[in-house]
Amino acid sequence: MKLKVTDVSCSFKGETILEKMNMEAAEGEFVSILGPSGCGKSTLLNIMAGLIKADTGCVLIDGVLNDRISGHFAYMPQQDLLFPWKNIMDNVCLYGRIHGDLRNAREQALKNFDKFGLAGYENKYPDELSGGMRQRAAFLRTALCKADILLLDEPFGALDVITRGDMQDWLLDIRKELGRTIVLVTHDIDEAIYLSDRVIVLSGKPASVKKEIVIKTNERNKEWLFEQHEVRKEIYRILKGIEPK
Ligand SMILES: Nc1ncnc2c1ncn2[C@@H]1O[C@H](COP(=O)(O)OP(=O)(O)OP(=O)(O)O)[C@@H](O)[C@H]1O
Repeated sequence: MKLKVTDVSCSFKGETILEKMNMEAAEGEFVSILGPSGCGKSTLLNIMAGLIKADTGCVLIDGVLNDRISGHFAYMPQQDLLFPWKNIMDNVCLYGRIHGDLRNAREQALKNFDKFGLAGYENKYPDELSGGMRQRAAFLRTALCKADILLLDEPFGALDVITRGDMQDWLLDIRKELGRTIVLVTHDIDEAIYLSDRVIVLSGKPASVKKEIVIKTNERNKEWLFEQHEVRKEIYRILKGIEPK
């Protein structure tokens, strides 16, 4: 589904965090958002997901106003939000249970537990897992949700570099299969280049869009990524506020 954020502003306790933010993601598009720490990226995702209200502006899905929590989004916030009283299988299958499709959710979960390094932990509780394992469980839970738009807030932040790469590849694969719209917040320039059709770079607080960079390729693989020196440099310069020579 097509997502559009129009002139969204938001302030907390008199401090402006987002100022007339405009961005969109076309149906099936993968958009990454990069920006300085604290500039308002999570706030923007919270507004998209309908968890907090913008002061002005609006969020549209296929042209229809979305100003509350809706089934259009599967949202993975920075904190993993696993239920401590549910085991990992039940946590991962949460949306399947909500949508009355538990059997299919369990099948999908079991199919992926090995790849996610969670095999054998189905009956464990979140406090028995490492931070990285909890993050993978939360990511799997979000990805298995059938919503049209995935909102991912630093989903791989707690993972080592190899596991992170594996999760990125898995995300690219399911994206191909399901053709869903994805908005990813990340601090990792390479992750943004590797996964995205378009990278949006935000300014510092109050955040607004500084630049959008379209990433065009038919060969998204790690070898290709290593060669992306110019794009990497361009994004880094924008983030640092270095003017092109
Ligand atoms: N509920 C809230 N009440 C008051 N201030 C808030 C609230 N939520 C966020 N803020 C403030 O808004 C600003 C933006 O926070 P936000 O978490 O959106 O930034 P971010 O870009 O996602 O940060 P990071 O990259 O460090 O995760 C910060 O200064 C934060 O302290």
